[in-house]
Amino acid sequence: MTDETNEDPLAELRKNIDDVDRQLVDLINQRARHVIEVGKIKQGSSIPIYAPHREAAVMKKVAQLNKGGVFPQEAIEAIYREMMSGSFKLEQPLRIGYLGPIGTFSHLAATKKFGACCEYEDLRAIEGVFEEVARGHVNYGLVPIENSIGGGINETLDSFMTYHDRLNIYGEVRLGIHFCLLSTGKPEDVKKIYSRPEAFAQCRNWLATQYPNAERIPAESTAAAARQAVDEYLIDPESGAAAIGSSLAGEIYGLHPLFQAIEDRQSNVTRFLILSREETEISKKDKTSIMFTTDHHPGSLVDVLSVFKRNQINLSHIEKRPSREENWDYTFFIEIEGHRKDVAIATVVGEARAHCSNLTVLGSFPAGETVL
Ligand SMILES: C=C(O[C@@H]1C=C(C(=O)O)C=C[C@H]1O)C(=O)O
Repeated sequence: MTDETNEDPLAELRKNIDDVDRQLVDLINQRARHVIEVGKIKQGSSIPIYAPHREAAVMKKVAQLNKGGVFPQEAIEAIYREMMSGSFKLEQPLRIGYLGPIGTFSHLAATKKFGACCEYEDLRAIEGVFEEVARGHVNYGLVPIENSIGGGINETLDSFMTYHDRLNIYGEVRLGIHFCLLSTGKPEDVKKIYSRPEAFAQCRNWLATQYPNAERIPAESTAAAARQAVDEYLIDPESGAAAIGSSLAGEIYGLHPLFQAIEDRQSNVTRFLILSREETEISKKDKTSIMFTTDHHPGSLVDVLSVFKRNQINLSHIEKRPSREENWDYTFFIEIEGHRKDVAIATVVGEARAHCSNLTVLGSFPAGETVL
């Protein structure tokens, strides 16, 4: 064969792809050189390295540019998330704290959001994430705030009562919780399955039809379950041990996903908050999170909420927790649409404060609707 490309259409197409890749890498580096200059301006200033308002604008712009293109929108988003991760490394490497151990869904959310170029620190407990962000040992921290099936995460809400004056809510991410059956063996060899009780509950129908006789053994976390299954396999390859956990846990502990997305309800989503000592700038679509306790008189909660209603400010979320100061005294957590630096929002928050014994703005951040 003398001229391979003329006679082989596959080779011709691959040559075209190689040409485009050369240009793409060159363009990515052109972008990176601008990012380095941005980093120089930020050095020695108080401008944060991670700028959620700018990131939201970039993401929106590229999604718009890709409309009418053939490339999947979610793949463009994923590429740009990694692009941002590379930008952080060029400006200043970032440390991200999360609720471990490695391989949990919190770890997965952190790595999907902040990408391959950040350092990640397992802080073992939700309050540990708050503490290390407050001390400045990590740049940002990620904590779960609510699950679409299980509801609010009390430990996170309670931690705000302790840490509200030392940090801010800086962003939010949503992660689709998809369970895999992880093992080192074959599907027909599975005899026992390790996982969190919640994971067993959320995969009940699937397990009942696929593995009605497999023993179900509770573990501390889905990551611990994966580790246990591997340990047993190393001691006894015939043990038939498997685990239900994230695909990341499988990668980390060396198990392969025998089955993916085995949950009964596919729309299982956990929302995480990003914590920081910095404050965000206004973006096109923000949310503001507020914590308050009301005065002790009938209708006091309604008085606070009606301030937002009167001013036509949408309330997207409400939770309550015992105030920890007096029995039957509650602290409320709400999210409203808008940014605290917007004068109209600041005025309305001031009006609401007049009806409260205590009101703290926990932070404003771009509303993140994407499910990672
Ligand atoms: C380059 C910047 O820094 C970061 C990287 C961004 C990017 O790569 O586009 C966008 C926002 C920031 O999180 C910036 O602030 O503009």
